[in-house]
Amino acid sequence: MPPIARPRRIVGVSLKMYFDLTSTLSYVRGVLQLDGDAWNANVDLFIIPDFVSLTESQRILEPSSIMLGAQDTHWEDKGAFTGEVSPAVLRQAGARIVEIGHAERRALFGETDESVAKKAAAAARNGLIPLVCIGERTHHSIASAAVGAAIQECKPQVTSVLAAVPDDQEVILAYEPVWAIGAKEPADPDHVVNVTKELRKFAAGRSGVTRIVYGGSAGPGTYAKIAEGVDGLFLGRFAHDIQNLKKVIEEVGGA
Ligand SMILES: O=C[C@H](O)COP(=O)(O)O
Repeated sequence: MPPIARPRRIVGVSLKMYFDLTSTLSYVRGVLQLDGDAWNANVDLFIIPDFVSLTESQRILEPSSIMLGAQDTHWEDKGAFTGEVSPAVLRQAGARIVEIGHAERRALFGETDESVAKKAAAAARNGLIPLVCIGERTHHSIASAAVGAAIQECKPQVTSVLAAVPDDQEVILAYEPVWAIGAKEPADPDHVVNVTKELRKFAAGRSGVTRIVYGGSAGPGTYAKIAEGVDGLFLGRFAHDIQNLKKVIEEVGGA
């Protein structure tokens, strides 16, 4: 049997709530300077600023192929949902991707597999690519047990989303072991490869592109160690230095 073709690689950054407005827009302008043919050929790139920065970021990124994302969405398109943001408005503001179910939202804001699935469906309905964050909460010290435990915890996170979106919907799954987020180093590469290889099986047979990226203290040097399992990286703090982001793009594009 011929090997299954892997999707195009992708690198993304979420700015979470780290920057103020001026720093965010200056970062977006800095990333725009990285846009170029050398890596465009192999890698998609996206940036996810806070909601308030979306429209101005879109204006900055318009001439480029860099995709804009939002950090969350509501599951309804409109209505009496004070404080929420509509997926339809996100699309109008220029977002192409919407991040859903990040570990911080699950832990601090009561996000559940059910709400994540509803949000993924809303994203799909509005022409947005759901970027769904999944990952186990506990770091098992025994490596052999850790993979099985991670799969067990991630399975409902993935299957509920895939059941909620059309089969041909493009989806990005961000495997982010919760214990590796905000840490000094990413998770053990063998663990990431073993878990992501299993996660890919849940999406086998879908007609829509399903990309799997790794997030959790990722930076320069991470991708080569886990390329066997993932299609790219989802970066946080270690992309705040734009030169680090450049290195990662080059690594992912060249691997
Ligand atoms: O959204 C990004 C991930 O949570 C990773 O963040 P981090 O690289 O700062 O740990």
